[in-house]
Amino acid sequence: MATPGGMIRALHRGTLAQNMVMDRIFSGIQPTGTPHLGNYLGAIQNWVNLQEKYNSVLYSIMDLHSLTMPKESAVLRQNILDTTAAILACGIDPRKCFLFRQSLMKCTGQNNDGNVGLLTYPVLQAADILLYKSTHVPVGEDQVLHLELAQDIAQHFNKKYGEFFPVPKAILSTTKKIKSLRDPAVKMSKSDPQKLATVNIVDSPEEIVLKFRKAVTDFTSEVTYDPSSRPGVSNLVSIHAAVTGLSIEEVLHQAIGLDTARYKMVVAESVIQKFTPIRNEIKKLQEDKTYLIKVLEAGAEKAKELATPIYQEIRRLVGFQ
Ligand SMILES: Nc1ncnc2c1ncn2[C@@H]1O[C@H](COP(=O)(O)OC(=O)[C@@H](N)Cc2c[nH]c3ccccc23)[C@@H](O)[C@H]1O
Repeated sequence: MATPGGMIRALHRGTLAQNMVMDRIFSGIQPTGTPHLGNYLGAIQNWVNLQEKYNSVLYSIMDLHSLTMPKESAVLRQNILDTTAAILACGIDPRKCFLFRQSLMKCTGQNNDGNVGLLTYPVLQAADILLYKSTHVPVGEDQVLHLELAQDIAQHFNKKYGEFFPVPKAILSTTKKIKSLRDPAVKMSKSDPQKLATVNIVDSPEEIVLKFRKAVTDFTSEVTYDPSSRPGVSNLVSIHAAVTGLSIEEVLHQAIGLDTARYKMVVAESVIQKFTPIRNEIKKLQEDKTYLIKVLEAGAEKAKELATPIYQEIRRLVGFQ
């Protein structure tokens, strides 16, 4: 039975508090400038909803992960601030979640230098998730395999050292994979060399119209939803439903009588409506660098407070201390 002294010691070590599994949301985004429509619909829109529903929510700007596609340091620095401005503008509220840079949490007070092992992509991602004992990870479909590694590592650790990590579960949005507008067989991606394939949150209304006008569909002019046989037009229907908050049936109903060419303009308009206030807010936030840096620093402090006792307990369980 726990004695009061033992209890206090346990609390001090964090054991009791950490063994109680509480729901904790964790997710992250690489700072590749401002996010695109896929990031927004696959992840960020969900993040905004989840910060309202959960008490412990952490979102991280994954600057270490972004080193897999190296950039000049000045570009990286700017991208970090732009990504921060963008996700704040999308509705992420630093009073409801911890928003911080990944690199501010790593190698601090831990006496270990960064190395290739640390940067090995999916392992680093698993470490990010587990370091906070996260229970839920809102991501797009392309991250599910990475998350499975985190689940395996958690289970392996628990088997060896006793139940410690919750096994983190993915939270997928209904639009878990937004496709390229130029090739609906592949996902929309920041690194797509085809400029018209990816809609960025800060694109002007003219650019958005152009990208949707050129979106690859097929030779049937009617608007229907069948992702396997009509991936191009179905991608437009998914986007339309997700940005308006309507169901697939409702947007299909609205599209009755429209051919795909006209429907593309309806979808473009709905995306413009969604992104215009966000774009304006991003511009405002980008002008206040000091604020952005302050938000990230405050978030890092709070994330560190959360992670430190967990990290110490991991070290103790493993036998490092
Ligand atoms: N076309 C698309 N359709 C739907 N969703 C999409 C699309 N493109 C991107 N996403 C989602 O956007 C989020 C951020 O993408 P990143 O590539 O920066 O995301 C990445 O590169 C991660 N490895 C960052 C990361 C590092 N550590 C983590 C720990 C937990 C969660 C995430 C992370 C992701 O949720 C991604 O699934």
